[in-house]
Amino acid sequence: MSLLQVHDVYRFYHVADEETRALRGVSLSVAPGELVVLLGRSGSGKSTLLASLAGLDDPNGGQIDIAGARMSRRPEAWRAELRAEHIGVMLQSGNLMPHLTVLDNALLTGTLLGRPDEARARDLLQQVGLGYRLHAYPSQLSGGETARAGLVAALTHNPAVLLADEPTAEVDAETEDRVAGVIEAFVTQRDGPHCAVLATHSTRLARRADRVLTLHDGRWQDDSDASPSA
Ligand SMILES: Nc1ncnc2c1ncn2[C@@H]1O[C@H](COP(=O)(O)OP(=O)(O)OP(=O)(O)O)[C@@H](O)[C@H]1O
Repeated sequence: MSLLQVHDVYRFYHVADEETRALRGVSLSVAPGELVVLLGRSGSGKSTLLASLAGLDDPNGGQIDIAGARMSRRPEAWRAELRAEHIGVMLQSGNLMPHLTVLDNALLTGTLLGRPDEARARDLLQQVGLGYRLHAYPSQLSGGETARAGLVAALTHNPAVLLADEPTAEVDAETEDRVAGVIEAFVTQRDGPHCAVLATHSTRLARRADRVLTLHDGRWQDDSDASPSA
């Protein structure tokens, strides 16, 4: 069974008379326990695909299902509910609330769902090397700290699916390995099905993946295999 199913997704952007074909018929199936890494040059469509998977954007064509429920072509409120229930999203543009501390950001989604888990938040922040920044505000963090705090904010409520855009941006190799370890531990947790899809430019992070898929101009590159490895 796939936790995440993408069938023939298209996303076009129009600015004045110019059309950008950001996704051109992308299909993907991710099984429980899988860590999938998306590679591709800047502008190849990685963030657009993650936004569609998260239901933050609705593709022009194709179909996306998350944990057996339809995400694409559904009203925004439905997509937001599905996202809160099943998905943790870490975005390049930042998914931290500026008026909340790192710890409170980590607790936010769980609190909204009625199940805040402070012990898990503190533990994850410790694991990614932010144990000493619990009470800092996002504006006080470096780029690498922001990415790691955003990752923990996406993971603390223990979603089924983690979607993360450059989770190891601006960190040293040792910290990157720690972050990769946290993500690996998440997908293999035995408390329920979990999977992760990460967009990155890091070949070091890609080496930790079960599957590496490369986007090129909104399509999988020829040697990419988008069927599940499990
Ligand atoms: N809101 C938008 N309006 C118009 N064009 C867009 C929009 N968002 C993305 N694009 C275009 O769609 C294409 C894919 O962009 P996307 O951000 O998905 O690439 P990416 O692979 O994530 O790049 P990067 O590695 O730099 O983050 C690019 O040509 C980009 O300019």
